[in-house]
Amino acid sequence: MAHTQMALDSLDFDATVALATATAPHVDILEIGTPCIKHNGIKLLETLRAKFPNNKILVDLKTADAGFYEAEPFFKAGADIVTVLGVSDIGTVKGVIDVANKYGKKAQVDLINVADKVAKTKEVAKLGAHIIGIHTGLDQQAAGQTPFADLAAIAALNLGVEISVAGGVKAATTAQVRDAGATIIVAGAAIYGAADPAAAAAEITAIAHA
Ligand SMILES: O=C([C@H](O)CO)[C@H](O)[C@H](O)COP(=O)(O)O
Repeated sequence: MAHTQMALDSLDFDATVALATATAPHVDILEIGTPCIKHNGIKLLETLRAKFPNNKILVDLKTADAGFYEAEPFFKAGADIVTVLGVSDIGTVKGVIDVANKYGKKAQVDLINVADKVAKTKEVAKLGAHIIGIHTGLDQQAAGQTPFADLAAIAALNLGVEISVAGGVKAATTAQVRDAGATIIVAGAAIYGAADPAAAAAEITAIAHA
């Protein structure tokens, strides 16, 4: 059984709220994607927090510096999970973990572009990271990459931390990702690019929850 996360990657405020309204009943976590939060800011988080009390909200800040300082306003505004880049300084990662703990929330370390993902996972798990994010970004997907090999390597560590997987996951690959050890399955394009996003979200969640 894994939880599902809908990645809201539009730049448009109203389109994002509309997509969240259609899909929120069918997923566990709403993700405000990096381009979306940069474009729309904390007001969007406040709007989604008020409208969707039953969903967790992840803000994909991909923080690269000043971890505590950057993440704190988002936890204050109701984020449940905030992301920090694994390639950033270890002090930055620690800052996001510390501020997550201050608010009883979670820090996710995104392994995008980390050279030694196994070593980084061990390091940040020791530091108290709540979630490891295995992530093949949109540009990496365009170059033909997938997250599956990284998932196998990180799951094999059995560190007891949550594992989130993002990078082109769709209904056809959800069972594979679930069975390989993901605890959070992220889907963006597979949902917002579908003719019926609510139905696509429901299909992926039914598989993830099985
Ligand atoms: O994090 C993402 C991307 O890097 C933009 O910041 C996406 O939200 C994530 O990859 C999930 O989207 P899909 O790969 O389209 O499922």
